[in-house]
Amino acid sequence: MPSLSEVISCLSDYDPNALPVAQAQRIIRDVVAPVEAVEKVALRSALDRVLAHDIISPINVPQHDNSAMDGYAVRGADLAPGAPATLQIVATIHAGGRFEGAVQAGQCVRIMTGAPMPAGCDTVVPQEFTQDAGEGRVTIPADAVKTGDNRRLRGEDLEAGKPALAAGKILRPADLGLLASLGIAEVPVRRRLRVAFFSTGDELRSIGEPLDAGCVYDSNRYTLYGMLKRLGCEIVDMGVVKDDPASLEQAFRIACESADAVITSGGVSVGEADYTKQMMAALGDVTFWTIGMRPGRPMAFGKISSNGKSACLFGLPGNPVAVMVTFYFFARDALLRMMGAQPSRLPLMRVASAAPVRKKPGRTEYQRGIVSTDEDGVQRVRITGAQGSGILRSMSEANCIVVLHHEQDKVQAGDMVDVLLFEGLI
Ligand SMILES: Nc1nc2c(c(=O)[nH]1)N[C@H]1C(S)=C(S)[C@@H](COP(=O)(O)OP(=O)(O)OC[C@H]3O[C@@H](n4cnc5c(N)ncnc54)[C@H](O)[C@@H]3O)O[C@H]1N2
Ligand code: MOO
Repeated sequence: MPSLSEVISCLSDYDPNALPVAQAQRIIRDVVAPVEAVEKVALRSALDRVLAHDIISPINVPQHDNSAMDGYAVRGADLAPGAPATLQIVATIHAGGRFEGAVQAGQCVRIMTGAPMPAGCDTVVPQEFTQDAGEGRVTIPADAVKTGDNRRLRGEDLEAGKPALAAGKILRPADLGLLASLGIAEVPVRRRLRVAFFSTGDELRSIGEPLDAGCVYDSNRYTLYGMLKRLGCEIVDMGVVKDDPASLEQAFRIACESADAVITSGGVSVGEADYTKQMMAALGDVTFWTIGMRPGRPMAFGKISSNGKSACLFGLPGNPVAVMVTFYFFARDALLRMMGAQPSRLPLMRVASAAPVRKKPGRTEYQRGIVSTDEDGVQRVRITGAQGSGILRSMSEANCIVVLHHEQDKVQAGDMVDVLLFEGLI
């Protein structure tokens, strides 16, 4: 992987003081690398983990052609177009059973859903289409089915020797079921990514401490905890670190030595008491950006090292909503890459805006919104009032973020906008 300075030196239009979101995302993407280590875990423990190797199907699923319906397995050739057919029932097969021998012309087999197709039959007639003809016979009305109907083919779900799941997939409930259908009990997954984080700022108090005048409780560590947990990271919560050089250096070193990535909040803007920036710069290849976005303008990104161990660093801005927005739009993708996950773009959906929204071209704006279905059945998004980057309440009320892109101008009522729905964001 190239160093940050190398990646940046290749860019002709790089300006750390007016960096477009897309350029910052690209730089980060080019610098991070996945953790190598792989471990085998029991199938249930693989939920939400990143698959380390391709899974090749060891068997066909289903193993045999089988019936998709309760009814009668027949020979399609016995059903003449436009005419009913009366067939002799020669056996009954349940799921898990089998029929020895082959079904002859004029014969059929009573069959249950999931039972293997008897040799000679290629079609299943659902029982509700049929009539009892007495003496062990059944009548199939004219044109009740077409040849091949209601039969599930061997290997139609998963074919032996073919890829079933690709490395890098984050395993979801359907994937656990799919692996179970292949009889796989242990799954190779990447080791969990370790992420250390701490908050900086002398005004911060931890829960349980008295809230002195002018102070605020540290909320960022809790939103970060939630976002990192949802991503499946192993977390190292290092608490609040005072804005003095010795405490910061010690915190950065411990974080770097114990984790793959370090996330801090606060101290990346231009304030006077900010030793955080100096310390980040002293420990590695770190760059400070003013990104063309709102909220989340100031941000630090790079790699720091301590005692021969290095870690990726995200210095997120202190404002509570800026922390969340920079996490979702920069750190999340990078952490997923480090976890070895297949790159996936955040799924943006187009929804009509219920009202006009002010927006200046030349920066990306992330506004908190609520998508709901109006009485006319149309889904619309409404901004959750004041959008100050310290107002966490409006983030809590929101069910989406409206993404107003770099070049986009103001929005009129009824215009379609991109939204990132929170539901399903891992
Ligand atoms: N002159 C300028 N001032 C500011 C600029 C600027 O460009 N020029 N940028 C503003 C923007 S945008 C942001 S965002 C903040 C980011 O500054 P810092 O990263 O240095 O953050 P702090 O100053 O430490 O804190 C900002 C704000 O957030 C509160 N905070 C910080 N950490 C926490 C926490 N863990 N839990 C709850 N609240 C936290 C802190 O008390 C401040 O109110 O700078 C602007 N200023
Ligand atoms: O990053 Mo600041 O929170 O844009 O306002």
